[in-house]
Amino acid sequence: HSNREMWFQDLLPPNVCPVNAKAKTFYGIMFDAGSTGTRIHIYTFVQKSPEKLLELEGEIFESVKPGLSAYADQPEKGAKNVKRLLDMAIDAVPPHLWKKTPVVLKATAGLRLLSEEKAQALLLEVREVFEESPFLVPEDSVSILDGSYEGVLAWITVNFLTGQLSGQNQHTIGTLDLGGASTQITFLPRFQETLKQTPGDFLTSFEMFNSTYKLYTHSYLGFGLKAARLATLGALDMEVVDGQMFRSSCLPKQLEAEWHFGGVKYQYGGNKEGETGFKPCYLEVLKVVKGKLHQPDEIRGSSFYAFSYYYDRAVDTNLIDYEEGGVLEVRDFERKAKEVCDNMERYNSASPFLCMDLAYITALLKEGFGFRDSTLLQLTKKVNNIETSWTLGATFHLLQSLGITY
Ligand SMILES: O=c1[nH]cnc2c1ncn2[C@@H]1O[C@H](COP(=O)(O)OP(=O)(O)O)[C@@H](O)[C@H]1O
Ligand SMILES: [Ca+2]
Repeated sequence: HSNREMWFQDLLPPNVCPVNAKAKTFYGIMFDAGSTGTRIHIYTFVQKSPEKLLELEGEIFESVKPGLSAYADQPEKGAKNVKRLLDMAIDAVPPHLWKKTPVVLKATAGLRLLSEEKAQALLLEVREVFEESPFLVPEDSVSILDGSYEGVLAWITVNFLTGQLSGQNQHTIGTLDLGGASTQITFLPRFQETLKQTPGDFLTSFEMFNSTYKLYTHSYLGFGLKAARLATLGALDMEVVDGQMFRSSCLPKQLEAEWHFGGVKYQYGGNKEGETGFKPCYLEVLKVVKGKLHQPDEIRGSSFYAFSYYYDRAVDTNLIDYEEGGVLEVRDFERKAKEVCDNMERYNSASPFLCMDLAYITALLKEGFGFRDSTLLQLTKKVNNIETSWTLGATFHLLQSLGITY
């Protein structure tokens, strides 16, 4: 019987084929304008029959560096990068669906840190690129994503991909996103006590797939990995004078180099004469996080999904495999930080910031959020071959608001 169906499928064009008679394909294009890069996610959805929910079929993903915010003074050049990525969608989406395929760009912390004027100039140029494309450009299609939605949408992505948002027994899991300029923590509180302890602006209600979720979520601007480097060096929010040198015990002693971030040039180096290594370095990064973050009691014992720079640094130091990801305890980051910081010469070839990054991640998890040494972190880059990013949650929300799904 199944052979006969196959035989039919081969003979008939898909839309007349009896097996797929009612199946419809949809596309959604979501850009993530992050602080360190711009990425396009082209999602394909299939609706098997009118009464069924959309199913996610696949994703095409591409990225460029640096991020849009690096073009603060050349908005047209920044928008050209977006256009280059959008050209991929022209090839990926069949022409007869272009007009029905929405395209949206949401910018995160990089643009949040720019002046209103520079950010708006960039967004305007991108909007023009979209208007010139054959795709559906919804109202408000180019904007800065609100920090609290960034966490919520990533939480939706991960819990959707792991099957926790459908059916009865929902065991949702919290998410930790460490970007270049900001970091997010999001989870569904299980205890009334947590709701009582939590400041109101850390709670966001959200409706998706016919359920309402009241989530704990917060985005800490300036606490992303790269912003934290500047904070550790004492260079964040500084009017940098040319030739000014920022030094840290988290860097190799003899190092002197320069670094561009958010359109500003910084010169940095090691403590030539003074101390280096884990102990002094940890004290430096501790100053950046200590007492600055809200610590919900409930999370101490629960496990979390962690991605972005948590993932990248765990890969860089062989804590996990690049393809597979893996499960770590918070103490694994601390162990690695000690190993790298106390042997900086040996790790010099990787990145001069490896010690600082690992020390910061350790301090953020332990002293910032208040996790235990034994707290489990599930490190993932992809679930079922789909990137773990807030963009999928944002695309569901978009399709819902356009009435394409509910
Ligand atoms: O689609 C994705 N899948 C997985 N990781 C991603 C994706 N997009 C960005 N990242 C990760 O996010 C981190 C960079 O953060 P980003 O540039 O988004 O800064 P921001 O979130 O502070 O604006 C890197 O670790 C990068 O690998
Ligand atoms: Ca991000």
